[in-house]
Amino acid sequence: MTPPLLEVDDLHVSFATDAGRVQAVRGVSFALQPGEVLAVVGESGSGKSVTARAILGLLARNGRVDAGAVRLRGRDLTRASERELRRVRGKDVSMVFQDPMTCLDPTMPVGRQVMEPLRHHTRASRAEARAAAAELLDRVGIDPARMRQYPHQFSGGQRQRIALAIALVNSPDVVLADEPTTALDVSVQAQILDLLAELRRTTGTALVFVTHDLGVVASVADHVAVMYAGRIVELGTTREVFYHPQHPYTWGLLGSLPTADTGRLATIPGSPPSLLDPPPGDAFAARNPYAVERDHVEAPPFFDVSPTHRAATWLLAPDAPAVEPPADVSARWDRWEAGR
Ligand SMILES: Nc1ncnc2c1ncn2[C@@H]1O[C@H](COP(=O)(O)OP(=O)(O)OP(=O)(O)O)[C@@H](O)[C@H]1O
Repeated sequence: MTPPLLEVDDLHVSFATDAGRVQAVRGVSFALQPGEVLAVVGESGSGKSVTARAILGLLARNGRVDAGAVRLRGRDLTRASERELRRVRGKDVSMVFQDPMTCLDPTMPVGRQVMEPLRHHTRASRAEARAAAAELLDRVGIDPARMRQYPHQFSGGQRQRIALAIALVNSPDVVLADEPTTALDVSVQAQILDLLAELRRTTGTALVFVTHDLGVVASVADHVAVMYAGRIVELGTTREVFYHPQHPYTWGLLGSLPTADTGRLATIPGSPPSLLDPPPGDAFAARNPYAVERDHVEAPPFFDVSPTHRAATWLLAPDAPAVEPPADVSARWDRWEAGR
């Protein structure tokens, strides 16, 4: 069997702080095939960004990968030297951040910024790079006639498009997009999401899309990984996670989507545990009205719901008590059953 394009295998990441070691990512695993879009969702602090950054070796200085592997076509990037990683970044795997200014240089015309990674990673001549940059800018909806302008002359949405052009210029196999639409207003968000969907269709680039907003996921992702307190608690196709969710945390997240009829936004009461000393069981247990006793003491393994769907909750154990999920989740399950 050919290995997946990208495979994150039991990744553990921690940060040294004055208060102790923050265990930000605690055994995350997922795999990505060419052209696939995986959305990683979860509340603030659940470890989404750290997972994405760890893939490219972009952790803050106080962070380290404690265990696990990140394999790109079978090659472990956690063992790669900084020099090797620099070759991978922006070529095989590139990253787009919430704030496009993280990757834009305010003092350089945008056209040159799109040309630069091409010149750095390939033998393209100046003229070739300029032509490629113009074409790409055009594709992301930026008038190539504006190539000589500077980032401040563009709106936030336009800057994010330029950042995307930079990320895509070397036709990477994987783009890691960390909340790329969060800072944008809703209509611009929709445009960027459409653009990502189109680029994925036309280029076959795989995408890891990090977001705390489940609402934007359905339109872009094939698969969804739900993270809580440094772990994936549920992973499935987008349909499975939206219509047949199994982990009470996913139920809570779905419950916090504004519903079409009420527009009301529920939030999950309580707050996540400290990652300095994470609880021994399911980290969500303390906030989980459906928790069984075992959830408080022993970390649940993944239980398979289907070949593409798994969730880590003792509610799925063969001897678990039958639980009636909240009404909105039951309604989702009914739609799932009806659609099968
Ligand atoms: N440099 C650092 N030093 C110490 N702790 C850190 C550092 N970077 C991240 N963390 C911690 O790691 C945990 C995971 O953070 P991460 O940024 O991945 O969360 P997130 O799910 O992406 O949240 P958000 O949606 O707010 O970006 C958090 O508890 C965070 O405080």
